[in-house]
Amino acid sequence: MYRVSMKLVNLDSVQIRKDFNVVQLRHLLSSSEYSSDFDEEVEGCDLKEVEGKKVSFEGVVFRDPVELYRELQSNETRVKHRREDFGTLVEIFQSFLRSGWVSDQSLAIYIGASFFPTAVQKFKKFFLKRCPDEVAKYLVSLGPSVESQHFLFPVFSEFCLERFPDEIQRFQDNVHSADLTKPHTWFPFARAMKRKIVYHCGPTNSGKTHNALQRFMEAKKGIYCGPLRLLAVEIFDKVNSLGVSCSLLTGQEKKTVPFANHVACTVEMVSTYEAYEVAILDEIQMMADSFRGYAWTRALLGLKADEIHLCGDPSVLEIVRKLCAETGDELVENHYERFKPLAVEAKTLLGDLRNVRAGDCVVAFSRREIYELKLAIEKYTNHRCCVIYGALPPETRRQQANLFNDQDNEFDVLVASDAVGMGLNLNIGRVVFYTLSKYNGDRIVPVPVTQVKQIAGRAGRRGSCYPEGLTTTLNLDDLNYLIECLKQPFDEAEKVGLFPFFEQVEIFARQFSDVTFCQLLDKFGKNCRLDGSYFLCRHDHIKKIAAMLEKVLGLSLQDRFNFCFAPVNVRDPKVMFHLQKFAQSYSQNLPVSIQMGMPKYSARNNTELLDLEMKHQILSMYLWLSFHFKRETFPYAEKAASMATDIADLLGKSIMNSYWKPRSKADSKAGYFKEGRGT
Ligand SMILES: Nc1ncnc2c1ncn2[C@@H]1O[C@H](COP(=O)(O)OP(=O)(O)OP(=O)(O)O)[C@@H](O)[C@H]1O
Ligand SMILES: [Mg+2]
Repeated sequence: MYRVSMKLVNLDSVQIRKDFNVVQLRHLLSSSEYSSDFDEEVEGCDLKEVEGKKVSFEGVVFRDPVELYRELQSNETRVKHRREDFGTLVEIFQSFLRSGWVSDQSLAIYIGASFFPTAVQKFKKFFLKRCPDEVAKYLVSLGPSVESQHFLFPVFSEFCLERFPDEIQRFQDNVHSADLTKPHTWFPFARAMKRKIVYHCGPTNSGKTHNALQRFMEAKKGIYCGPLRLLAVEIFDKVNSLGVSCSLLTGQEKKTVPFANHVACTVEMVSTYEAYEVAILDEIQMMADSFRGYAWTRALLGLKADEIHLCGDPSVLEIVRKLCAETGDELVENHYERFKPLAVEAKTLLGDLRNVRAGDCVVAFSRREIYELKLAIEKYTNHRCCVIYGALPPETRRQQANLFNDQDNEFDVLVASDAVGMGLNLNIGRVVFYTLSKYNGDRIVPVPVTQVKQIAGRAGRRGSCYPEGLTTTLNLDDLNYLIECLKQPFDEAEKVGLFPFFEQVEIFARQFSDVTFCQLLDKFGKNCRLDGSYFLCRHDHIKKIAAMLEKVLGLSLQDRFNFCFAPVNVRDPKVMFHLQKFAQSYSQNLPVSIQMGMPKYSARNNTELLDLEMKHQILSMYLWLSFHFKRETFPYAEKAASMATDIADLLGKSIMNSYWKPRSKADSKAGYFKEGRGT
């Protein structure tokens, strides 16, 4: 008699046997060493209650799965199930697909997580078509349960070993190295499709996203993937206002619109399991971003969509052509020109902020400079300023953007960082660079050419109050660099980013004992093999979190991996401290609580403003964790969301009322005024 138990496959014993092949795996599955504790478990489970009667399923319970599989295989006549049984059987397969135990066990027969859903899907089709009545009845009596999973798994294994020898072999080959070559083969679903890729290629403000959105809204089912929460929200609002129901999905929030078939999300949240008619990957040049590039690469290679619209500048066009040749997808290129050319105002502001006018966006690259500029402009001109910078919550940035866009108020100047640089549509007539150098975390460097182009491109958007765009600098010294940047063609990216799935890191980890997760990431970085078109994304911030979490014991490798992707500013010790506390509670299986006083008033000074920003980041991190971990461990998600909204509100009010001087710094760039009048 064939017996299979919970200990069907011991992962470690499989992984260390490097020379395993499919035949040996099959032997392992049927060997008695994995069945020792089964007898006790199945004792008496052959008697089940069906429609009020006790029915014996002895003939089914103890069937040899190999033999059962053979019978299914040879059964050519299609089986018809009773409607209610069929419903239960489908639920059983859904629970099988979702079961962590089944996917873990599948790993041991080298069915990787990316291929697992395909394998289950095919198995379900095969099984339901051919399964004998008594087996179906037995399964129905078990329902979607651990028992039905245990019953089905050995048959599933047999099916996989016979049907997918190539996939198993490929995965097996990858197991013993940090192999990131041929990433297009990681997505068999997408590879089974003939996708059409449309590259909307052109400079800023040329209608790329607009055109892609037309196809998106016509489609029966669509997904928009953007680089920022703010952009995802902009698309969510726009599409819904045009009468197409669209949900929103970001790392921190989920707004489900009833009956919506469309979703606007941030690119990291994209699902490669769901099928779409049209997908948009906005700002596709971000594929070459050293930190986040992997998310665009993964979406491009893995999205299950008939049509994928890429919007971006031409810098990754050549590499997209290459990738499409590898994946076999059809590529259509649509080239765009800017609606109205961007003109450089050679006069500059002559070093004098009193030359700022309505519709200007003054760009600086530090929070301190932004507030100093706001203060100076408001003090020496009649203009009021809105501000946008990265550390502000998206809600506040949006509120500031709306305040600036609205022509019926006194807030007619925007002071912003590079956070305005991507895709946003603002009523900007002229972009004025306060400076063209910035701190890159290490030293002061010139602002990269692509960023200068992106930011300058915010001026003169079609449909705005200023359809003719201008750009200039505060000081004459910076003008030449601005002109140089705008003249330069787009750099061609040679490589795009890649980062392993958890599963790849986990498999790599099995070769080592006694290494910390941080060391493991280091080893992975050093050993990983990549094809010429890819680079491994920078993960310094991930390693920083990993190093901090080493003090937290009891976290699984997967938990560590997931925690490391939490959106935190690793340079902020207070936020890091809270992340550690959250991880600590999580590791002890305790409900993770938010221990934070809620401010009642808007900020009266810079310290209070920083405190509000920090508190919002902590709440935002809590929300992100609640979406990425067991929800019940983060029971205060709703409270966190409402606290975050209140803080974003307070931040908005604080900014509007801020007349204080930000933290002064000795090296503050002096002189906003021609006569050298300080602020
Ligand atoms: N055909 C059109 N009819 C009306 N408005 C349009 C049209 N094309 C574009 N627009 C408007 O012009 C503005 C800029 O377009 P869009 O956002 O598509 O540019 P983009 O090329 O994606 O720019 P970026 O590179 O900055 O993202 C938007 O406000 C958009 O709604
Ligand atoms: Mg765009």
